[in-house]
Amino acid sequence: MSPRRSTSSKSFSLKLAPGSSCTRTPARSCPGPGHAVCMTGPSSCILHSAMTPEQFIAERTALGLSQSALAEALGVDQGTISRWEAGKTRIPPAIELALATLKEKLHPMTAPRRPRVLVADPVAPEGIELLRRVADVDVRTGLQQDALVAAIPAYEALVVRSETKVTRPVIEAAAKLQVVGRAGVGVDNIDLDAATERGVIVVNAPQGNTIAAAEHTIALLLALARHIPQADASMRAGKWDRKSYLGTEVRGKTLGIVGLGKIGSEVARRAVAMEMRVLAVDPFVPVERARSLGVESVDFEQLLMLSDFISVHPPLTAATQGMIGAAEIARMKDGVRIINVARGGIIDEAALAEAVRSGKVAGAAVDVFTAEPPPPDHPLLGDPRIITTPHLGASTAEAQERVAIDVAEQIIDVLEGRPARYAVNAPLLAPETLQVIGPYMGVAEQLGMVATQLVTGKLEAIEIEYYGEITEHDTTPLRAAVIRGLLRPISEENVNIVNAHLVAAGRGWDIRETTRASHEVFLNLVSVKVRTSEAEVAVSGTVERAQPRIVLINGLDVDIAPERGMCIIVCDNEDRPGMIGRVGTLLGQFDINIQSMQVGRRAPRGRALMLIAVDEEPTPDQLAQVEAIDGIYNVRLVRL
Ligand SMILES: NC(=O)C1=CN([C@@H]2O[C@H](COP(=O)(O)OP(=O)(O)OC[C@H]3O[C@@H](n4cnc5c(N)ncnc54)[C@H](O)[C@@H]3O)[C@@H](O)[C@H]2O)C=CC1
Ligand SMILES: O=C(O)C(=O)COP(=O)(O)O
Repeated sequence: MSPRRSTSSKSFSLKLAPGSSCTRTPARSCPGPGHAVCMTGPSSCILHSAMTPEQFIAERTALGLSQSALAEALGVDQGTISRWEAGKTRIPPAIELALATLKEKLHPMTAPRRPRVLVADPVAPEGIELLRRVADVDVRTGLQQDALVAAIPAYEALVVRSETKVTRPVIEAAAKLQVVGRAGVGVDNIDLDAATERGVIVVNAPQGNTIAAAEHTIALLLALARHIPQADASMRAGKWDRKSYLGTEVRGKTLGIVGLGKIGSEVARRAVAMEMRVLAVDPFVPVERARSLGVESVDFEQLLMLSDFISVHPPLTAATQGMIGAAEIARMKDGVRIINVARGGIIDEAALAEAVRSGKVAGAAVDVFTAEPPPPDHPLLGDPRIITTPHLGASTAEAQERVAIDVAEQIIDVLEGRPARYAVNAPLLAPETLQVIGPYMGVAEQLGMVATQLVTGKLEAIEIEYYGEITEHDTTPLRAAVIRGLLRPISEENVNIVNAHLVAAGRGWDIRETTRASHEVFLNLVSVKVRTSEAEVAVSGTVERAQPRIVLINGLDVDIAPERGMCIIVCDNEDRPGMIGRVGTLLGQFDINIQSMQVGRRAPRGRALMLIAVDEEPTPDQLAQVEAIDGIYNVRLVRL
């Protein structure tokens, strides 16, 4: 918390959304049913939301409903409402959503519009439930490309698994898409370049289905070794055939793993437990890491030559596509068994089918295909030595619940202006960075917005200064937020951490950034300076008690708790008796209601800054009349 100077200013108020004081930890271990951990406890976490009785009463009052009217609208009895309001019974999370829906029904014009989320592939209900707390969610699976292109303009967020292809035409058709959530690992079905250009953040759930995919791999390995699906099919056909299915033990056999990442490592661990010798090739994994798993790091050639089983676990990239083809298979042991639970195309499908047919490869197990579903005449279908599953690697109840919650949480983060934990097309930020920097994103954007609106003339220079603990972390997200804010009042461009550097470069902006370990007054401070051909402005902000504050404008103390939609008249004036009265009287004549007012000044009777938050926006002519008051140098209108 920043120490505050004493100030004579009157503060603007900021209404906190329920739960906005909650700081979620990135390392989840959930105290509640399938939800994220909340450091402030379930009573204030938006995910657990329980509204507080005070928040509930405030909402009911805002709706203009008596206890009995609200009870009727919510379909509960009045005693329940009384108990919630008295804090005797916990308010169920669903009630917050019900209140929002009611608000929209009763006051469609004033209720803030909720963002819309399209869920285009089957996703676990736990994730959808989370999203519904903050957004309107449509579940429409199986959409063809044309239908998706037609639907996408209405949505702020899109959730997919591997089935829906998020192509360039889909991204380009999107009018307000902010985030695509991939409820799983592989993002090869999403055009990342198109998303990056448009500032659409792509997030995935890289850990939730690791164990599911590893266990599926082991299941296929054992099924291959013991012909389980074939024997089962034989019995279903009424046979009792014990001769055809002589198996092989896996103990003492060699498993070659290509790609010792999260899934590859878990497969290795399980194979070691089954007393297999495990070899691995992964150019990006240190030998020491492999050794700690009981795995021998080898080169690709050794792996091909020495393995009895080969399982591939890299992502599908230009380098891994077709990395195992006819030539590689030819160098393998006769009777090798091959497993692919990663992506179709890493192993050449036709070459693998041919090698099984020829007997070079004793069996193959394939979960993923170049085209899904594969056409009926696909070469890997129909051979009794090839076991196939319809992309089931991630299909466990546990994995689906985890990945759905992981992406839902990140989508909520993005929609509410916070950085996402696993953004695929944004700089990777350490969880500690997110925790420290995240709360400053909002104020950084607001500083940019204020700065743009306080200057006129041609832009010459932009400088951002960071002070305090925040400088110990990667400040890229703050820079992106400032750029977003600078552009917001003047451009429709969607700017975020994903494309801020492209946008700034495209406008020829050379943004200078400086960091200072401490500030004389504030523990943390972000300062945005903009110089134009006509003016120079510096606006600084911080976060106090989880609330953004704008604390300095051109070196003068102010204290603004910025709120979206706020309208502030900023008067640069001489500090002398009667100024506030004159401006107030004039605004009164215009029937403009003053929400709050404060004056920042360096010394009595010097130059001062008057900030007047108003309920109604003045016209340019009215502003000109304020500016014409004797002692006022200039007037600007700032909208947040
Ligand atoms: N069948 C299914 O349902 C599922 C499939 N997957 C697939 O599995 C893949 C792996 O997932 P994770 O283990 O979570 O990813 P990961 O990123 O943790 O691991 C991938 C590993 O492959 C390595 N690698 C990259 N290029 C390589 C190359 N040319 N040769 C050898 N190694 C290389 C990387 O260094 C990394 O260690 C995903 O990309 C996805 O395509 C993931 C989940 C479920
Ligand atoms: O997470 C992955 O990469 C997967 O392949 C899982 O795909 P799915 O979500 O089951 O369509």
